[in-house]
Amino acid sequence: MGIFLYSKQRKQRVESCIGCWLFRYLCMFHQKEKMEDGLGLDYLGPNSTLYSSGSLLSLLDGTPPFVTPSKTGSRSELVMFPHKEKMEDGLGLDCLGLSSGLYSTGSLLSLFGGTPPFVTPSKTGSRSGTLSLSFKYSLSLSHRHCKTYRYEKELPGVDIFVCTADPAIEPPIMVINTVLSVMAYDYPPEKLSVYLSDDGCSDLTFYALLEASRFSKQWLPFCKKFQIEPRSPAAYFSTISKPLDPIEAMEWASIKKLYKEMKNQIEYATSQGRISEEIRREHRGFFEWDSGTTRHDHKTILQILIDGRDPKAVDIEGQPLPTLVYLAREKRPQYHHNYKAGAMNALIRVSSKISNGHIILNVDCDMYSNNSQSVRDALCFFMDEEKGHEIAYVQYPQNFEKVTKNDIYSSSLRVIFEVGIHMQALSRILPLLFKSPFLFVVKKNILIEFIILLECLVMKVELHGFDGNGGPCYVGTGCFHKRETLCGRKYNKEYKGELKREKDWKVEERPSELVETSKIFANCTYEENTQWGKEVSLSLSLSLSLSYFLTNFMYVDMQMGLMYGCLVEDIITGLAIQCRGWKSIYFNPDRKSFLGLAPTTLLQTLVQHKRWSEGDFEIFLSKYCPFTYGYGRITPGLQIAYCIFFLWAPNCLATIYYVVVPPLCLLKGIPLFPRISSPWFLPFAYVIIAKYGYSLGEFIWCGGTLQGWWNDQRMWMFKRTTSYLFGFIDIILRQLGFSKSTFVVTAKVVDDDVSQRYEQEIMEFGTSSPMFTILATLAFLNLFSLVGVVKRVAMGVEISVLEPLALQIIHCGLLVIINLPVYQGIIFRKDKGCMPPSLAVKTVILALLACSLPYCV
Ligand SMILES: O=c1ccn([C@@H]2O[C@H](COP(=O)(O)OP(=O)(O)O[C@H]3O[C@H](CO)[C@@H](O)[C@H](O)[C@H]3O)[C@@H](O)[C@H]2O)c(=O)[nH]1
Ligand SMILES: [Mn+2]
Repeated sequence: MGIFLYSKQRKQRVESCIGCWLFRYLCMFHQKEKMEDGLGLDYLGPNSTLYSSGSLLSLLDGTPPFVTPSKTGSRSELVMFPHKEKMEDGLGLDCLGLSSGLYSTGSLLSLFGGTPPFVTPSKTGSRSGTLSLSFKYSLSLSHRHCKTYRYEKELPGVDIFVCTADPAIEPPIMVINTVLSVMAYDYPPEKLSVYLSDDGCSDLTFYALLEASRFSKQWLPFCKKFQIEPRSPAAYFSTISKPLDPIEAMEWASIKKLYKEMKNQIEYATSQGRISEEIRREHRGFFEWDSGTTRHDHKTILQILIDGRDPKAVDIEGQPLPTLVYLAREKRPQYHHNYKAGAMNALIRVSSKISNGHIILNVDCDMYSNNSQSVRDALCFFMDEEKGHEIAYVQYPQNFEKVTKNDIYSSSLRVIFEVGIHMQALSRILPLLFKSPFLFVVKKNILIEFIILLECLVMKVELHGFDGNGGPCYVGTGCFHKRETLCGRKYNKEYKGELKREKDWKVEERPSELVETSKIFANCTYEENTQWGKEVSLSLSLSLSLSYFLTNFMYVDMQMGLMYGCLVEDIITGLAIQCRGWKSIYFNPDRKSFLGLAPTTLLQTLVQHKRWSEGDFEIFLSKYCPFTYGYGRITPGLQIAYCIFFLWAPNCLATIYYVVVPPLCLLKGIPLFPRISSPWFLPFAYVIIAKYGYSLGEFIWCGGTLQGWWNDQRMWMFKRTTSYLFGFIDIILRQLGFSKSTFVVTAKVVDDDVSQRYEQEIMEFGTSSPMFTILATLAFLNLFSLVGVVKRVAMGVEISVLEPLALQIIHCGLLVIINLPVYQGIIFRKDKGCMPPSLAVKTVILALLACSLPYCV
C-alpha cells in the first residue's frame, strides 16, 4: 500500500480504493478506443463532438474532409452518414431546427452564414468543391423547406414533468420560473403539455402556478416575438438589460413590470404562509384544500389550468397555449410515497390520460430551461430514421448557475459533465498557428490529427465515457424519455417506433370529467398489485423463456415507471432501461440546455452526496449490480463506468485510513513509507506526481481554475470522510435490517448572509452536525501531529532522524493546508457561518484523545 492510494483524487474511480491503476487505464483506453473507432461517443453525441471539431477546423480553411476524425470511418458509416444524409436532404437535423442549435454551438454554420454544405462532413465537402456554393445552397434550401414542413407536422407530443416537494425549501416563485421556461419552448404549443407535481401539496405552489398560467399569456408571445433566451423570466431579467430596439424596449419594460408584480404577490403569499380569502375566491381549485388537508395526508388534487384542447386557451396574440396541469398525488400515512419516483410514476399515468405525449421530459423544479431549442434538438435523435428507434432517452448535462469562480463546494461536477471548454480556446489559437512558419515544419494534417487526438483525450470524462459504451446514465433532470421505454418496454429490433402514433390522441371527455377520470391514476391504491416501480423477481431461466415468448409483445421486463426503494431512482431506472437493450444519448451543446441551483452550503453538499453515494452503493450491492445484472445486457465498459459512481461509498475506508493512521504513526515515530533516499521512493513519487498532474491538467482543460482544483481536492476529502462514510454505514445497517432510507430534499434557499459568504467563497459551517465533528476532529488530529514534529525539531532532534518520516510529514503538512478553512472556521472567524464553539471544544478533546492513542499501545 502506498500513499498514492490516499484518496484525494477527483474522479473517485474504483482503483483509488483498491489500488487498481491498471484497471483505470484499461477502462480509459476502452473508452478512448470507443471514441476513436466512433462506435460510441460520436454516435451518441454527434453534435457535441463532430460540430465542435467542425467549428475548430473550419477556422483553418473550412475544408470539411478534416471535420471527421480520421479513425472514425467506421463510425461515419454506421451513424454519422444517416445524420449527414438527413442534413443534406433536409430530413434530419436541420429540418427539425437543430440548425439553430448548431449556431449556438458555435458551429461551422455561423461562419459561413448558414451555408449547409459546410455543415456536413467529408462527402459533402468534396461535393462542395465541385458545385458552386450558392447553387448548392439554393438547391438545398428549396428541398429543405418542403421537408421541414412535412416534419413539423409529424412532431410528436411532448409532456414535461416538473417536480417539487416542499414550498419552504423550493420557493414557488422558483418553481414557476422553471415552469414558464419550459412552456416557452420553441415547439408547437398544441403538442406541448406541462405538468407540475407538487409533493408538498401546497396551495401556495398552486397559487403560483395559477399566476404563471395568467402570466404565460403575455410571456410566451414576448419570448417568441423577440426570440429571447433564456426563457425563465427571473433568469432573463437578471441577465439581460434593456434592449436597444425601442419597440422591444417598451414591451420589455411592460412585461418586466408585470413579472415583478406577480413575483411580489407570490412572495408575499409565501412569506405569509397562506392564501388570502380574496385570492381563494378567484379559482375553484383552492377549495380542494380543506381543513383536513395536510402534506402527508390528502386526496389527489388535479387541476387543468390551461386546457390545450380549449379553443379559448390562447395568449394575447390569439396563439394556442400549451396545456398546464397541477397535480398533488394522493398521500396517506399508511402508504409509502416513494419520493420522486412515486411522483414521476403518478405523472406518467395521469399524463397518459390527458395528453399522452410520446416523449417525456423530466426536470427538477430548480432547473430551468436555458435553451428554447432543446426539445427539437433532442427529437433529432429520437426521429432519426436509421437509429432513432434504438434510443430510450437523451440526457442533457446538469449545469449550474451562480457557481462561484473557484467553486468552493465543487458543485459544478465539472469533470463529470464537461465537454472541454478548451475547444473554444483552441479554435482561437489555431488559425494564428497556421499562419505562422510552424506550418512549414509540421504538415497541416498531422497537426489536425494531433488536435483530434487531444480532443478525444480530453473529452473522455465521465458521462462522455459512458456515452462511448452504450449511453449515459439517467441523472434525474434534463432528460427526454420515450414514454414507452419508461413504461417498461423492452428493445426489439423489429420494432421501429411510431412517433406519429399519439398525434391522433383525442380526448372526448369534458374537462371536469377528464379530471375525475385521471385522478384515479394518482391514488395510493392504484399501484397495488401492479408492476409500477417494481420488478417481479422471477428466476433467470423463467424470465428468459418468458422474454423469448413475449419478444413481439409489449412490456416484457415486468417493471413499469421509475423504480422504487432506491435513493437514486434515476440511476437505477436508467440502468434498467439500458439492460432492456436500449441506447441512450448524452447531448452537451455549447449553449447550456438547463441551468440549476447547486448547493450553497457545506452541509447541503455533504448531505446530497451522502444520498447519492448511499443510493449508488445500494445498487451495487443489490441484484442490479452492473457486473451481474448487466452481464450480457450492457457492455463491460458500461458496467465499469457505472461502478465509478457505485463505489463512491466504500472509498471512504481508504481515505479515512490515510487521514488517521499516518499522523498517528508520525506522532509515535513509526515510518510508513520508504525514505527519500531509497529507490523505493521513486514509484511513490511517480504515482503522486502523475496522479495529481493528470487530475490538475484535466480540471484546467475542463475550464476550472487552480484554486478551483484545490477546492475540489478538499471537497473530495470531506465527502469521503463524512458523506461516503455515513452512506456506507447506513447501507450496512440497512442490509442488516436496522434502518430505512430517506430522501432528504436539498434546500434551494439560504439566508442573505449565507449567500453573501458563498459569493465570497467563505466556507459555511454555522450548525453542529456529526459531519462537522468528524471533519474538525480529523483536521485537529493532523495539526497536532504536525505540531509534534515541529516540537521535536525545536527540541533539537536531528533532521536525519526524521528522514524516514519525510513523506509522512509532507502528507500531514498537506492535510493541514487543505484543512485551513476548518481551522479558520473554528478559531479565527466570528461570523454566523463559523463552527459553533461547543463543537470546537468537543473536537479538540476528541483529537487529543486520538493523539494519546499511540502512547497507550
Ligand atoms: O419526495 C420527493 C422528493 C424530491 N422530489 C423532487 O426531486 C427533485 C430532486 O430533489 P433534490 O433535493 O433537488 O435532489 P438533488 O440531489 O439535487 O437531485 C438529483 O439527484 C436525485 C436523486 O438522488 C434525482 O432525483 C434528481 O433528479 C437529481 O437532480 C426535486 O425537484 C424535488 O422536488 C419530489 O418530487 N418528491
Ligand atoms: Mn436539485
